[in-house]
Amino acid sequence: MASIIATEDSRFGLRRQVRLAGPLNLSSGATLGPVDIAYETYGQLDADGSNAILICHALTGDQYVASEHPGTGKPGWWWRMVGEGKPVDPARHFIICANVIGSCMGSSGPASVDPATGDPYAMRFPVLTIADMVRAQALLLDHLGVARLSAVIGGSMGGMQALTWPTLFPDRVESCVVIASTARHSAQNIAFHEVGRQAIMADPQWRGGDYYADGQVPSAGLAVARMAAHITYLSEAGLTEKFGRRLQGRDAKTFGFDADFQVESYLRHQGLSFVDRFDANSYLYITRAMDYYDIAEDHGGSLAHAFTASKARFCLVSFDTDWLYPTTESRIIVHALNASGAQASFVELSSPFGHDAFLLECPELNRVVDGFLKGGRA
Ligand SMILES: CC(=O)SCCNC(=O)CCNC(=O)[C@H](O)C(C)(C)COP(=O)(O)OP(=O)(O)OC[C@H]1O[C@@H](n2cnc3c(N)ncnc32)[C@H](O)[C@@H]1OP(=O)(O)O
Ligand SMILES: N[C@@H](CCO)C(=O)O
Repeated sequence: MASIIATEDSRFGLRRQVRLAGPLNLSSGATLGPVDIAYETYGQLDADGSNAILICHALTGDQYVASEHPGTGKPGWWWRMVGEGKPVDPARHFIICANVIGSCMGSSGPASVDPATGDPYAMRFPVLTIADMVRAQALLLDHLGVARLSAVIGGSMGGMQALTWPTLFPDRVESCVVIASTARHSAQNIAFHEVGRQAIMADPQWRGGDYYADGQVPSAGLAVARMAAHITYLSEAGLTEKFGRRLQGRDAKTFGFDADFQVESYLRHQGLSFVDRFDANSYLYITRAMDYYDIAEDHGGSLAHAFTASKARFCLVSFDTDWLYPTTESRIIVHALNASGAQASFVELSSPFGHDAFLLECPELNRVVDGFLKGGRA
């Protein structure tokens, strides 16, 4: 049973939030119910239901893939890829993008009210996995009457969800685009996330996660977490080109600890602006889900095994300057897909921008995605 919590027509598309009764069975053995999912759609579902495309967002992303973010006023995070005349086009596709569970943009997460207590879940929210996020998306598709996905597409953590889709729902996915992603979190990936989590939990305002009542949020810890993480989304060459050792608004070093360097000022800005749009507990939960992610582990240690039931076509894209999920991780996926007999294409693109290149201007990426989708008539 589902109830619509909010539906709002806007010039940016349809903003919606639905409450699904659940319960959703989670990887941990716990259950979640009701399950709120905030999502946006663009375009119309064909009469034969053959043109649905699910876009999956990354760690701090949201459902506003091609619509203005209501909090920041910024354009949708993938406006370069999704929109009229773009590879994913509402004139041809029925496009769905949902906020992942665990997040803080309207889907169930630690800031949501626990129906059992009437208070925010905070750290009583169940620990999630990427598979749980995908299962929640499948509930949403059921609600929307979408039986099959012409394509599921995502970058970074979005790519993890996209890759998980055909492993959990092999009959529901025709094609899968995985960009700047991986099939499992490495020790280094986990290590960076742990730094961020510890920064949040060391903030006296965190208070075991129970900070919602007075609004005194652990801003300092969350900002530091974002600063550390943001470095991993960039490349050394990109940082050097953008900032080098240039000073910020001064002619000489201060011999103090102000943001003397432009790169320091930039990182502080990234940290502070992040706090305005994200919840610290959600950051803990989503990074944990990413750390637990290991598709092979869930399939007897064999990544190829995970895809044996799937008939999907796959497109893998990596970036040469991405050291967070480097090309070697995509190659591992491609080898597994080949071993499972899946149809898989792979390209490493050149970009100075590191991991976040998929969010920036990259005509080659658009060409690759466009060609792949059209190749399958999506
Ligand atoms: C993938 C998903 O699913 S969605 C989630 C993705 N979205 C995000 O990650 C949002 C935050 N991330 C970013 O902004 C990423 O850097 C990107 C890749 C998305 C955007 O990159 P770019 O367009 O190159 O922006 P850039 O990294 O230069 O940052 C620009 C910001 O830094 C600020 N800035 C630049 N230089 C400095 C400086 N020296 N001192 C202080 N601030 C600075 C700019 O004023 C601008 O601020 P604003 O965002 O508040 O307007
Ligand atoms: N910069 C993006 C991608 C990180 O993987 C985000 O914050 O979600």
